[in-house]
Amino acid sequence: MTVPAAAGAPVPAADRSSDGAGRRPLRRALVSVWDKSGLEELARGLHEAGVELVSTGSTAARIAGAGVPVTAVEELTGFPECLDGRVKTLHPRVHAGVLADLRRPEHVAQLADLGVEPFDLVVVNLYPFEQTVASGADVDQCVEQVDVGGPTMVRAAAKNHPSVAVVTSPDGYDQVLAAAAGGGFTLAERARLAARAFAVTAAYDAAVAAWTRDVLVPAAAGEAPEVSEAPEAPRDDAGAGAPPARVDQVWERAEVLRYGENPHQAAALYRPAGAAPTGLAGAEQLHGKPMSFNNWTDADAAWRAAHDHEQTCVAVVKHANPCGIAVADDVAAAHRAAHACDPVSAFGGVIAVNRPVSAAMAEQVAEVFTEVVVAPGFADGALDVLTRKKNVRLLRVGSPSGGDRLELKPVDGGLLVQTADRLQAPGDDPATWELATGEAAAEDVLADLAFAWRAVRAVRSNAVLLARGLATTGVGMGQVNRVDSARLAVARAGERAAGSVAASDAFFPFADGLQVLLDAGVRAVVQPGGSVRDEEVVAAARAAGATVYLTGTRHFTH
Ligand SMILES: NC(=O)c1ncn([C@@H]2O[C@H](COP(=O)(O)O)[C@@H](O)[C@H]2O)c1NC=O
Repeated sequence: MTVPAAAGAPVPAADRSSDGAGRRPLRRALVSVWDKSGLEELARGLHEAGVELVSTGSTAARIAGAGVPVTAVEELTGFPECLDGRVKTLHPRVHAGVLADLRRPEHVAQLADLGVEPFDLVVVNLYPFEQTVASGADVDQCVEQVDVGGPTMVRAAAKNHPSVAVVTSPDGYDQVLAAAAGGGFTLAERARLAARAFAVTAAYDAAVAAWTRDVLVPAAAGEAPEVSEAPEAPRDDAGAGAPPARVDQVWERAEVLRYGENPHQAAALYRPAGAAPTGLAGAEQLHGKPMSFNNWTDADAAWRAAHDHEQTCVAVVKHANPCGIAVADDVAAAHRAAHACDPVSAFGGVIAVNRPVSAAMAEQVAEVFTEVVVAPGFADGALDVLTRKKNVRLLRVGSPSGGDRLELKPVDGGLLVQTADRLQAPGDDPATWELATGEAAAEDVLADLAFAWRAVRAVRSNAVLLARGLATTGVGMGQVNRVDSARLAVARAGERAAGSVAASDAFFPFADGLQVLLDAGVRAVVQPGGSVRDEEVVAAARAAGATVYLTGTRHFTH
């Protein structure tokens, strides 16, 4: 199918001299693209600039179809494309032409001996692996879309950027045509193209690696495929559960946000590359303005808080802290109780529910200015009510992403990685709690303590939370000492403190914090214990006739 190249006799490698900026004229290009957009214009422009074109299968056919002279790669290699396209360009005549460093006389001499012409430009874009995975294609189809020859050419050209320019997307074609007409790319431009090209192949391989780990390995072992999301907790390296030697998850920008935490900060939402959207980040927005950065952080805190409870639960969150959490028989009752905890703070809050929003709950929500409602679903009547509110954002989330997630936290010059905190420690089961003092709690009080223990995990440390009737009554968060958190919780609860139970996310280092709760009439407390002054702390409760349970487990959240 070759259309004879009309650019005249190939220019010997040694004549491809560069100017002071390292500019090298473009004389010969290797073009092999999956995405054919802009291809004909590119080929025509390169040909008009005197660039000889060598190309693969359907890329060459498209170029020839546009009436532009092109040499089929088989003619160059003397070897047919074979194995369903698995081998097209994987040949020394191609790769010697891409990898010869034309600054080195010995490379130039070797090419001449071998009768190989160098390439000055490589234009390649890769098989659509991630799109194929996202389409739900079966494993064999996905494997077939793992491009091998493409990344090999891209990496070779990027490595050899002193001699070769590499372009991996149709977005770069205008730049290529301008360079072809203007004497070629400078060395600095080729280096920038190389950096972009290596980033493309790195992201491509990371997506393939994540899919192989999450889908191919279980499928090969006869298990159901998992849905990939965040980097999975390691199972190898320095022992079971140890952090991985490398964190290789590639995150793909899903949505550019208006701004970050503050208006002068740029921000975007990312999802794991090569995986179907899942969890909160994969939510479907049914109504309202685009989500902001702070909406996402609050929605995440609220969604996690609501899912810490098996019963029907509503969490109202502001600035990543709960202003109220409650469980009840139905969502409307849970919302009423959660809202009642701190109606002042709930203004402009984010609400998460672990069950579908009912029309009755929607009527209540509509009465309060609310930024976001996150739920697994919305009853028709609920949507009718809430969509009348122009500004409220409604997010429907399939289910929490689950899995053994790793949590990543940047620090200056590095990254902290930890396994996610889950309510699965032995101390999270009230049956394992140690009664340190006081009477064993009656069933309803124990239920409140169990609720408070689950709820306090949602509060930023130091966290002290009061609860009664399976609803929070006062939340003290984010203080740099536990006594102030206790004061805050009691102040927020007001008269409701008397008769409430309390949970503390970590032990009381002194009796003073607990004393604040006891003085306010708190009758039972659950806390991890483990302070060197535990005896002193427990003695204060004993003196007040209160009950204290120790969990042996801590749930800091920062
Ligand atoms: N195996 C090879 O030798 C090979 N060489 C080029 N490719 C890919 O084949 C595609 C272009 O093929 P075609 O021109 O036939 O449409 C490009 O996406 C390129 O990345 C290859 N395919 C996959 O591995």
